[in-house]
Amino acid sequence: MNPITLEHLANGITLVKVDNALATAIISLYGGQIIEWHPKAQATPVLWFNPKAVFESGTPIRAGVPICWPWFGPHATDPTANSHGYARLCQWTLTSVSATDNGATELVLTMSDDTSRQSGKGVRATLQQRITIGDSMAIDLTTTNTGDQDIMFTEALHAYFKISDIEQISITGLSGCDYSDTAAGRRRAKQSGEITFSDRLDRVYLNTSSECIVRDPGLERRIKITKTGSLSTVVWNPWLETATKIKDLGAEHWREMVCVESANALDNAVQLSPGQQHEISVTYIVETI
Ligand SMILES: O=P(O)(O)OC[C@H]1O[C@H](O)[C@H](O)[C@@H](O)[C@@H]1O
Repeated sequence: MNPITLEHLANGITLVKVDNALATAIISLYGGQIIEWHPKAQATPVLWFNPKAVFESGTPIRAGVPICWPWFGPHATDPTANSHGYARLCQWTLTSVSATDNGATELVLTMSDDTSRQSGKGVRATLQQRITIGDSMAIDLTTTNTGDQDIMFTEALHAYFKISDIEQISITGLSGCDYSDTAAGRRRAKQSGEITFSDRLDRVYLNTSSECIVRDPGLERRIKITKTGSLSTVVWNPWLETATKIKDLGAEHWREMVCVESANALDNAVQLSPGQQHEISVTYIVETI
C-alpha cells in the first residue's frame, strides 16, 4: 500500500498526506513543514493544527513544526527581513518516501541552495529534512555548507503542541538553565523548577540538550521531547493580548497551544566551514498519564 497521497491546493501549495498503521500526518511542501500528526492510539492530534493558518505563498504556515532557518527571530542586521528566516517561506522537494521496519513512514524533503543564493543573506547551504511518522515522530534537519566561505546560522524546529489548556500544563527538563527572556527585552535569568504559565512566556533556554516533558493532565498525556545537535530550547505562549495582535492566531485558540522549540539560537549559533554538515534531530514521544 502506498502510504502517501498528494493534494494540490488551488494556490500552488502541495500537501503530502500520510496514512499508515500507526498514524496520520500532513506535510506541506511549501515551508517543508509537518502541519498535522495524529498517532492512531491518541484521541487528539499531538501537533496543534491552527484553524486560522494561512496557506498562501509568502506567508508562513502557523501550525505543526515550522522550520526557522537560517536565522531564528529577527535578522541580526536587517530589521526588514522576515522573522525566522526563509526556509518556512519556500518550496521544498519531496525526494523519497519509504516504510520503516516498524510500520512508520519516512519522508525526505530537500531545499536547494538556490533559495539561499537568491535570499542574498550570505548563507550558501542546502537543507535536508527527514521526517519519520509513526506512533512517535522524528525530525532530522541537516544543513550542508555548499559555498566557499564559513557560514553562521541559527535555527529552530518550532513545534506547536496541542494541549488542553495552557494554565493546566507544566514543562519539566529546564530547571537550572539560563535563559534569555524575549518578553523582557532579552534579560538573562535562571529557571528554577518546572515551567507553568500564567501570562505571556517567551524564553530562549541556552546551553541545554536536556529532554523536556510537556505534562497535560487535561488530555491525560505527556509529550517527551528528546534531541541531539540542539543546544537551545525555546518555550512560547503569547497569551491573550499578544495573540489578538497576530492575524493568524487571534483571541480564540491561544490557550490550546504551546511551543517547545528545539533550536540553536543566540549564543548557540552554529558555524560551518565549506563542505561541513550539521544535524539537529528531535523525537516526540507521547505517553499516557
Ligand atoms: O510569528 P512568528 O514569526 O511565527 O513567531 C512566533 C514566535 O516564535 C518564537 O517562539 C519566538 O520566541 C517568539 O518571539 C515569536 O513570537
